Amino acid sequence: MDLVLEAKHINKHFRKPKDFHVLKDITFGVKKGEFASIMGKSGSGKSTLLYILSTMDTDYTGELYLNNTLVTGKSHRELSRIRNMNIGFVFQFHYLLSEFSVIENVMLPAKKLAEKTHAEIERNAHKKLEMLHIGHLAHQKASRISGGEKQRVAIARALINDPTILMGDEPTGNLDSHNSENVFNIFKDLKEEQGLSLLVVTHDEDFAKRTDRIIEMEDGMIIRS
Ligand SMILES: Nc1ncnc2c1ncn2[C@@H]1O[C@H](COP(=O)(O)OP(=O)(O)OP(=O)(O)O)[C@@H](O)[C@H]1O
Repeated sequence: MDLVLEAKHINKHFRKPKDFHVLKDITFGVKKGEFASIMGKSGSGKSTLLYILSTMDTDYTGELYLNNTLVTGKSHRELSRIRNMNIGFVFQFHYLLSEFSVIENVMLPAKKLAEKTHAEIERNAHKKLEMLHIGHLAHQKASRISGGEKQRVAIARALINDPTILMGDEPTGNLDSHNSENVFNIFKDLKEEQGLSLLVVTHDEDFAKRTDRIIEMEDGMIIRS
């Protein structure tokens, strides 16, 4: 099976204020080209899990593989590079730099990776913006565009390094139904047209029902997948 992400027996404890076993033996994988969602009640551990899967949190036991490579135990520096090359991340809040233009925001993760020239990165950023139908906004200041447009810019930024998996933590949580539908359709197109894998935490049942698979969490465990 061609897995882009595989979690094996992930356990995590928060030690303060008292010991709390927040993730309990999480084992699952995401296949290439799969669009999966994670659902579960508030406090069930969804965001905590996503931060581990995206390599941002390293304080856990178990094993995490990205594209069949074990990433658990690697240094922060190595992880930063692996993350930048393989994972795109979209949050509930867009976290754009408001004083920068749209295209400058999209280019940032590629500048950080420093593998391509400025001109190549700029060309790629334009391509991503066109793909998301916001090419005309490239030179607008990020503070001057609508909420739905900001989230599309955040998606373009998440795609700039051509990741193998796109992760989202409530990416439609701040959007009205029209813009949520737009984001869902963008994700679906990315899966169908580019074979991208997606893993999205959501509280929106309508959104989740239309993904390939719902991974349901309860009390730190996967109870259905
Ligand atoms: N730094 C921390 N220290 C101690 N407990 C924490 C910490 N961060 C989160 N928790 C607890 O861990 C549990 C899981 O939190 P998490 O944010 O992963 O849940 P969630 O399913 O994403 O919730 P929501 O849907 O509300 O975002 C919650 O009970 C939360 O209070």
